[in-house]
Amino acid sequence: MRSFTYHVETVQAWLALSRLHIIIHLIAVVSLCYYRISHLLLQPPTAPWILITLAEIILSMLCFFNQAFRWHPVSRTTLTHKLPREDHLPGLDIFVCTLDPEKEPTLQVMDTVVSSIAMDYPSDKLAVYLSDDGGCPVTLYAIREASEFARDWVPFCRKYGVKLRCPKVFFSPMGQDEHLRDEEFKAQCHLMKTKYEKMQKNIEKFGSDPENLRIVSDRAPRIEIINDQRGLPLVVYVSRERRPTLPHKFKGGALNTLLRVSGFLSNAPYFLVVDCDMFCNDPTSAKQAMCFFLDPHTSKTTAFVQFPQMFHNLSKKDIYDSQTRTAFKTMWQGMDGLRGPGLSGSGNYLSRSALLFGSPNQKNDYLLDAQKYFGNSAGFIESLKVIRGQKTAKTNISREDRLREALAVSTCSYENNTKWGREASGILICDLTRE
Ligand SMILES: O=c1ccn([C@@H]2O[C@H](COP(=O)(O)OP(=O)(O)O[C@H]3O[C@H](CO)[C@@H](O)[C@H](O)[C@H]3O)[C@@H](O)[C@H]2O)c(=O)[nH]1
Ligand SMILES: [Mn+2]
Repeated sequence: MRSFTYHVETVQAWLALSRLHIIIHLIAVVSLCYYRISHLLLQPPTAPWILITLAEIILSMLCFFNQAFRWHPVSRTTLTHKLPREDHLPGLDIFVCTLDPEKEPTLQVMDTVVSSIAMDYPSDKLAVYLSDDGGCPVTLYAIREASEFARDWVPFCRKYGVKLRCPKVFFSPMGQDEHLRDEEFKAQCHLMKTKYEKMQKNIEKFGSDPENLRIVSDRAPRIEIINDQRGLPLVVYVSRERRPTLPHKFKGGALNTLLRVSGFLSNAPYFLVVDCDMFCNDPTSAKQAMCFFLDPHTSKTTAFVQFPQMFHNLSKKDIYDSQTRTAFKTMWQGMDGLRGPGLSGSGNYLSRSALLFGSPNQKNDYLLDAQKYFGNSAGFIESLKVIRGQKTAKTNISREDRLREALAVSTCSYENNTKWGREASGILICDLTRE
């Protein structure tokens, strides 16, 4: 067990047994190889023999590489109570991406948005951005409704320390345990449920007109600040420019736009990416992530913190491990003990600086020739300098000016002739599996 300032790293208890298991496997695989090679020298191989040998080589390689996941698995416990006071915590932006209200029901997307707004993190340090890649009227209408509902939901969650902050889950049988409290709480719950149902009804009514569900695939960018009142996080709606003839790079392109737009409005040093159907299941996850980013021992080497994805409502007879427990429980703990887990695309907290500039040992070259890497928006480059600690943020820019500049970096052509995606912000550029 290794103790850091804000987290503890525990190596799997059965490590010796696990390694013995690896060694026994290895001996079996090596013996098999020996048998095949020695047999090859004794008599000429037949076709079936060659096929079986090939199959064995492939399986042995798979087995060999899989052992790495069992070599040094670690699990981590965070000590959120040791973190600095709330007013000393860094800013956090949450990016939610959605595209098609027919495939990604708007009500479900709003549950994700509300669970993000209700994150257990200081409101003035938190901003939630919804990227509407479909440019659908219903999504804009719904986020206004969701933000209105959050005005009541967030104080309710804070007052009663609600753990399941996705309203749909809270009011479902999964949230039953949370309801076992006094009469006052039950009355408040009832009130919240009425407000939640009203929000749902309004959105459903608006979405019942097919015109409002239509994806607008040829459109100018649109950015709207949905909430900037104190006491609640900043909530922003972003629909980047999309033209049928120009490449949009799917989710990667949407995230790149959010990364730039948020540079003008909140410019938090850390951001969380969530797919629209993946609500924030644990409101303390933001503070838990900060335990790694702020820890003096790990802060310089931590680029991202990945939370496991969890799935519910699967078939009881699921024989294909659709919950992906193998990946998130076994393999990722194994990778964590070696060089760190992979990035799964959702539920990951990233350091803006690590993503845009690489490791802290990397030189600041990118900023010397900033336009070549990050495009020609002077305001965005200023925001990067703030992230690198070279400047302090300007506070005298009007909201209109910020929005105007944010619109300019949301166009299809902004990344043209820059190194976005090739050298700068590489991992967010392409999500080729999507359509
Ligand atoms: O042009 C696009 C296409 C997709 N999306 C959004 O991207 C997310 C992921 O797309 P989805 O079609 O739901 O992909 P999945 O296979 O469900 O997602 C998994 O696989 C993707 C990589 O292939 C990752 O990006 C995701 O994070 C991961 O959860 C969703 O929120 C979409 O709304 C956009 O914003 N714009
Ligand atoms: Mn999905």
